[in-house]
Amino acid sequence: MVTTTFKLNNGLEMPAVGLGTWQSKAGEVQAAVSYALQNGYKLVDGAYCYANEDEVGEGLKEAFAAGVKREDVFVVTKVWATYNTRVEEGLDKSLKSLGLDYVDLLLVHWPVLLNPNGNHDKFPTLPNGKRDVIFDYNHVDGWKQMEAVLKTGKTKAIGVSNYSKKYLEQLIPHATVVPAVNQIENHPSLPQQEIVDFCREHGIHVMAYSPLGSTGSPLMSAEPVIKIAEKKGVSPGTVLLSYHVSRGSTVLAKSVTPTRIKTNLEIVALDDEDLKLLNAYSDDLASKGELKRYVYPPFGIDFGFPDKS
Ligand SMILES: NC(=O)C1=CN([C@@H]2O[C@H](COP(=O)(O)OP(=O)(O)OC[C@H]3O[C@@H](n4cnc5c(N)ncnc54)[C@H](OP(=O)(O)O)[C@@H]3O)[C@@H](O)[C@H]2O)C=CC1
Ligand SMILES: O=C[C@H](O)[C@@H](O)[C@@H](O)[C@H](O)C(=O)O
Repeated sequence: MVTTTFKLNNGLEMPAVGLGTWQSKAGEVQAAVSYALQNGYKLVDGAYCYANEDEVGEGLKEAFAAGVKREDVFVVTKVWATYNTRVEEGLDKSLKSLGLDYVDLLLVHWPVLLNPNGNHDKFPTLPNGKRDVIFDYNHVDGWKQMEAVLKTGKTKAIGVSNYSKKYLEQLIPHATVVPAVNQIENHPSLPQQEIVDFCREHGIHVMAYSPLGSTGSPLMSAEPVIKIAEKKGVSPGTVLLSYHVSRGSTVLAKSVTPTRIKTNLEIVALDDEDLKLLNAYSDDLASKGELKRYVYPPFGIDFGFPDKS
């Protein structure tokens, strides 16, 4: 049987598959969240920065009204980079939008500080148009705020996102609470094995984002993915999502299309031969220097990812 939940380092159970909401438009995301939760999803991934949490909250409300129980849904949100020195304030804004009094997991969205007093709430810029980054910010200070917020009960767990091995190595010696999760871009074109292994060794659960290759799902047409899909009689998307569950990670897929939302919940067991094929594909891209990172916002900071240093 395919795993449906994973245990986090604080004992919480996290579902193996979740609905992503990045770039899900107002006018679409309420229905997507409500439909997903009424059709078997147990995890919704959002963020303050996505600027759609009011609607995600409406979707949650609709699902609860239809009989879905709050305690059966794992809600994730993230502190945006302008709030890394004001973590509780950032979380309070998300909770208000979501219509909740707690989330299940709060993540540091990116280990960077954007000017909290800049010219925009989310994306402050300098006169030259570049992001208004506070370069002398130490991300360990942000983590101390996360640890403080955990004590308020407004989140059941805390974790990070977009942390390289280097950043985790900087964080862990100073952490009283080891992050429960590291949410990273992950797929056969960017396996990030070094981070996945490091997280496993330290009891940090990996959540894989952009598993289909993000906007337009370009990885659906990757050759080994199609080959495995044909062999198993499943869709290429099922192969891409099952890859993570086989690796012991939770996977997030974004869709606002009901038929896709439903299909994306189908996870199959990949055997050694399937995984070998996908790993060989990753190794081949790595050897040619062709690993593909779809999400790398222009912060102008080296986050320590080997493919971007
Ligand atoms: N922590 C972070 O910094 C980040 C976190 N994330 C999280 O991970 C989630 C998933 O990643 P995301 O980048 O959105 O990309 P995904 O890899 O989930 O791909 C989403 C795209 O694939 C399409 N799609 C979804 N399912 C199918 C299907 N079965 N067949 C064909 N096309 C499909 C969607 O279209 P449509 O919606 O039109 O159906 C959309 O265009 C995000 O939504 C977010 O919650 C993502 C990026 C960064
Ligand atoms: O979660 C998704 C991504 O990280 C997204 O939040 C960022 O890419 C953001 O749009 C940015 O431009 O910095």
